[in-house]
Amino acid sequence: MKRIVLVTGANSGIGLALCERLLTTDSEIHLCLACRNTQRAMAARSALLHSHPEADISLLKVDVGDMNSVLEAAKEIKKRYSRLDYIYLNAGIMPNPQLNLKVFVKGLFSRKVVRMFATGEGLLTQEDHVNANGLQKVFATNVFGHFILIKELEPLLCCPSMTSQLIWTSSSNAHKSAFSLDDYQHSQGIESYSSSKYASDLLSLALNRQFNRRGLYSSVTCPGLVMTNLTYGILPSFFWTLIMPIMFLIRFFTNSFTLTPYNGAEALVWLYKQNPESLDPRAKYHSCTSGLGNNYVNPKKMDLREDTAEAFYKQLLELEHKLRQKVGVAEEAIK
Ligand SMILES: NC(=O)C1=CN([C@@H]2O[C@H](COP(=O)(O)OP(=O)(O)OC[C@H]3O[C@@H](n4cnc5c(N)ncnc54)[C@H](OP(=O)(O)O)[C@@H]3O)[C@@H](O)[C@H]2O)C=CC1
Ligand SMILES: CC(C)CCC[C@@H](C)[C@H]1CC[C@H]2C3=C(CC[C@]12C)[C@@]1(C)CCC(=O)C[C@@H]1CC3
Repeated sequence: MKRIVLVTGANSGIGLALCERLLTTDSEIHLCLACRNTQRAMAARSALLHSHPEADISLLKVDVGDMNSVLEAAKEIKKRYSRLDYIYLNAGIMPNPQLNLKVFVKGLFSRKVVRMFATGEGLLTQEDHVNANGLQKVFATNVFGHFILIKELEPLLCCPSMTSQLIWTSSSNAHKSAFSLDDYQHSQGIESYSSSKYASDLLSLALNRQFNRRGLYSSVTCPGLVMTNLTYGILPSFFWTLIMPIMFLIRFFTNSFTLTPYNGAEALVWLYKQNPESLDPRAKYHSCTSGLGNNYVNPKKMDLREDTAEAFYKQLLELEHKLRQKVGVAEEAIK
């Protein structure tokens, strides 16, 4: 039986490299590219078919930052499939990133220099906005849209006598210090990206508690620092190209400079091949590249509290309930 794999944010960067690698790993899959832009999705499909002419690839239009779009997409998925084997929750944004040069220069001469390069802790701030649903955009895209998608697709993910996997593209930039249960959308702070990634780690832990007994497993990955549209938003691509020799050098001190989307997808592909029951729900699976360019996966324990994860999950359910009422009222008004 063909495995059905859905990837959000599949049209570029790590998502696209993941699709390419999954098709090489397993020729017997149906790949569904879940993207917000149809043209970019079609271009990605063409590129994948160019290298894998026999591949079975479909497209699904979804803006994970928009609740209505997620609900529509989930309806469409339920029409197309009776089960889902994998969902890669990969789509993500980091809007208007600003690099704090002062912190960077200070960090260069501190004992924490390797950690700074590996996690970007304290180096980046973002400017977030409120979206049409009244949610903070980064939270809505990186966390809540994916949460709603999972909730909607529960019957396809929790099927008797089979297991399904949720695989999140989190980050080493997920810091506990950026997240607060009192402001889980991070409307007050300037590290919405870091907060959203920590939130996805908490959510993954809570999902395992909720759904493992029904055969659904969730894992988080960190792709390392990868050159993609997201990082080109931090510094322009020509600058990254210019400093590439320095980055190859840094690779000898930290294995997190994976740099290419192919390398960054290592942990995501590795998880595809694992028995989900053997995985540690508290581990983050890091894609690593050694100084000599060898790829491997390194699981690291996450700094998460079970009670915080449960409290956050409860808050997400409450928000879901509130928004569903709003959407319902809007639909009634249109009728
Ligand atoms: N690059 C890096 O160093 C790291 C990246 N990550 C994470 O990896 C993931 C992939 O990012 P990366 O490949 O780097 O960057 P890209 O910008 O190349 O990829 C992001 C993907 O997400 C899609 N996307 C963004 N917003 C939405 C939305 N609202 N609805 C649907 N799709 C959306 C983008 O679509 P579109 O093309 O239409 O914008 C794109 O396909 C992200 O979650 C990111 O946080 C984590 C750690 C490090
Ligand atoms: C000489 C150069 C290597 C200087 C680059 C400095 C910074 C721009 C980068 C150092 C660590 C990087 C990093 C990220 C962005 C760019 C850096 C801050 C991420 C935050 C990008 C998105 C992620 O999810 C994690 C990355 C961690 C490391």
